[in-house]
Amino acid sequence: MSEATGRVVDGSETYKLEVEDLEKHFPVNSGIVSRILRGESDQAVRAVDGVSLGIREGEAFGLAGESGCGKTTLGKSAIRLLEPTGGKIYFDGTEITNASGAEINRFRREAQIIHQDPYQSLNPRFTVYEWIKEPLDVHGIGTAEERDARVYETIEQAGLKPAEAYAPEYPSELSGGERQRVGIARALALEPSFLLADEPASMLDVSIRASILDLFKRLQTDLGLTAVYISHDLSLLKHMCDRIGIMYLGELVEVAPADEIINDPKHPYTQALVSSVPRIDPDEDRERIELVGEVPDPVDMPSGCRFHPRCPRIVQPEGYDFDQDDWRAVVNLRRDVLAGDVDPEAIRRNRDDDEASALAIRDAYDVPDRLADAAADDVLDAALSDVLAGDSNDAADVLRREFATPCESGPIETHQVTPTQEAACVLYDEDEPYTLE
Ligand SMILES: Nc1ncnc2c1ncn2[C@@H]1O[C@H](COP(=O)(O)OP(=O)(O)OP(=O)(O)O)[C@@H](O)[C@H]1O
Repeated sequence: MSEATGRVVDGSETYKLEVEDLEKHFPVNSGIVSRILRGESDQAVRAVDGVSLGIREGEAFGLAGESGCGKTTLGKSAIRLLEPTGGKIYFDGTEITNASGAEINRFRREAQIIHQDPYQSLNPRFTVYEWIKEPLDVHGIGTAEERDARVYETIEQAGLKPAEAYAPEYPSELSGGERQRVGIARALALEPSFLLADEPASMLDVSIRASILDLFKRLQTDLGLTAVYISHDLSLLKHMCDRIGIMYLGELVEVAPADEIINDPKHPYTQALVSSVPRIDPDEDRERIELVGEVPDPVDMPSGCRFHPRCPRIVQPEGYDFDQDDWRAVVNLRRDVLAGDVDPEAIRRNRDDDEASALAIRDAYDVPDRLADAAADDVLDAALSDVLAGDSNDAADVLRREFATPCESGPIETHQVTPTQEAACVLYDEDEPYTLE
């Protein structure tokens, strides 16, 4: 599957962290009981499904997308907190996909994670001092005095001053913001060069969120850290990040500088996400794009572009010219006919004749009584007659053939839409006559 890669065009750059075709699939029937009940299955949750991406040295990179799109799994697999099921990982230019022993230990010191929940992520039985010192002990860093000094230094780096006052405290004695700073101090103790911050502020009170985010910014500048921030909050990522990658169902669909993602998103999925971000200027004329339906099951992925079942800009079949909203409505109806989900008996009940029933089907899907494109309307009319005559297979055949869209057949290529912006969407196929308006 082709992906938005985030690679720079000239190809001369080396990356701090790079993943190539990274995959993390979780088996579905892992329990013995479900294996016995449902039989062996090679089905998998394709949480990360062939992602290629390079994070530049010193960069702040944001990962966004709806819940369940694979952001956390991508982040954790990239730093091998989860073992990938496919692909390659490079750190500072060295492949670490299968690294073990001293090599993986070195990498684990370099790449640290900061968890979302400051209430769950600290051990309540450890004092701040013990909690921050633990990784230094585990990795056998320096002498006892050096470890001691390092603990106090990181407590202060994380903005907890004076360090001596915080060191003997237990988590229960700290506020949410202070706990998050302790988590940050623990991650900094090993002097990492890379941080993965998974929703680092989402559990915090709004009043202290900004100070934690400022701390991350300051640490990145002062310590030269490279960081990946995972968040649902595009405004937060715009504030924090140089570039943003948008994930949908295990794939990266767009990668671009943060400003461009927010001000001029290219992928229809990004456009929908961005349209729901509240604007500073409420008078600004921007249409809110409603995303219909849920994120599909990552076990049973849609063919072609995974976003096509929800995409408001799904490409129209060649030779027809629809109003785009009507086309989207026709696609929804087509989907249900193909799935055998349109029941003619239920529709016929309480209706005088087939004509009234056909209109009722159109109405249920927001398809107008007559499509402006007469040829398309004839196709739909014939298909609905087939449905009502009980010939669902014939209806499915005609709709499948006549209303085929390039969005439903893959692979979907990634296009360099501007010198800095990449999107995996057929709208940007140069060879195809699809309109962008
Ligand atoms: N250990 C696991 N076993 C099976 N499925 C998993 C596991 N971890 C994650 N998943 C599935 O993988 C998909 C991606 O999950 P992930 O948590 O990476 O998404 P996310 O974008 O980070 O979501 P959120 O924003 O809610 O944290 C989801 O369908 C999730 O249910």
